[in-house]
Amino acid sequence: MPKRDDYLSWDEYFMGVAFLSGMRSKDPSTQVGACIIDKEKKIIGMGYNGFPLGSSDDEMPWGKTGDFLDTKYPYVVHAELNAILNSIKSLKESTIYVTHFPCNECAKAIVQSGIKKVIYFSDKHKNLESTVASRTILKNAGVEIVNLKMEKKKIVINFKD
Ligand SMILES: O=c1[nH]c(=O)n([C@H]2C[C@H](O)[C@@H](COP(=O)(O)O)O2)cc1CO
Ligand SMILES: [Zn+2]
Repeated sequence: MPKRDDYLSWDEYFMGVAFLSGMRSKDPSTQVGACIIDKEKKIIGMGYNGFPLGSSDDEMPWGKTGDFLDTKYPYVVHAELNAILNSIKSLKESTIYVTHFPCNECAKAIVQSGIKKVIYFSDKHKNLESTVASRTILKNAGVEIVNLKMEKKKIVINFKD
């Protein structure tokens, strides 16, 4: 019998894991997920955007507008940073899969931690100055940037069968 041919490619698998991680996010507007792998294609870090330890998802604000201190922005930990902080070993020469192109703050952490490749899915904030700065930071450090085009339109997990 021949092998299955509809199995997940490595890219679909790791980007799928990044998306699944993003599904843990409580952010009502944007759910970001990240998955870091080493050179042997082992997952060594995962994260999603959420408030820091001790900050309650129910008590802290998830809003985007109004007084800065009443929005999520000063408090939320970005998915990429969480994945880096959650990592179980050195990130030297590793690859990060991210559902959204990383911001400049995450780019700094990516570079300093030794990650050498960023594979992203969505670039919805590509015109923001922070995204332009992020690209500069990654390019200056020689980090490879890849926009993953998914051939599959969806990956289904069926708990019924
Ligand atoms: O690099 C990033 N990583 C990351 O996890 N985020 C998170 C922070 C916020 O919870 C959300 C962005 O919110 P919004 O799209 O509503 O402005 O995504 C945002 C960025 C910046 O694009
Ligand atoms: Zn960020």
